[in-house]
Amino acid sequence: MTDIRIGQGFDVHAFGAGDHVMLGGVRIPHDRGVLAHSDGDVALHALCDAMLGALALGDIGRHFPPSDARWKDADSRAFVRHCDALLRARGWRVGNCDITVVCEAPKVGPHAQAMREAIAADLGIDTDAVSVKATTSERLGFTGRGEGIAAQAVCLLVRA
Ligand SMILES: Nc1ccn([C@@H]2O[C@H](COP(=O)(O)O)[C@@H](O)[C@H]2O)c(=O)n1
Ligand SMILES: C[C@@]1(CO)OP(=O)(O)OP(=O)(O)OC[C@H]1O
Repeated sequence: MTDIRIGQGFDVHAFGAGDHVMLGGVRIPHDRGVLAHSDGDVALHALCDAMLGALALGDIGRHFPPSDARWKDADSRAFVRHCDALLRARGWRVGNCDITVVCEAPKVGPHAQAMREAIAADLGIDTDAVSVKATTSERLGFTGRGEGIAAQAVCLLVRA
């Protein structure tokens, strides 16, 4: 029997009008918001896709269609908890995960610990098993021009 599974996820949202961005379940004040159907939390969306991908359960848009009014302005932490429930119902849980946020601003570092704690709480795992990192793209590409935020995530599933 397989004892581990791996998944990866990636997400992008464009900046738009607003005064904050949601990242890893944390509200970060910023001079822009993001354009999205939900709260636009790229870090959590990438994590959800990694979790779903680990069990080949499709992607976030399949489980929470952008055409569904229920997900308008939704708190993406609910998506994480739902994905976690799907994994646990199949006998799995996240062993550890690692998320990288790519943007020139806002600075993620000061909020990384709060993000780790929120994600760990939603997954029911130790904070030590949740990594949140950030990088700029050295002013290159759409993130470098400040047009949007990207995030990628990997997770390892273990038997619950
Ligand atoms: N949005 C960001 C981007 C970067 N950081 C932190 O700065 C470090 C240096 O970034 P480089 O892109 O110049 O390598 C990076 O390692 C992060 O610690 C950040 O907090 N938020
Ligand atoms: C999260 C969902 C919810 O409808 O919409 P968005 O907030 O636009 O985010 P995206 O990363 O495009 O994922 C698709 C949807 O599942």
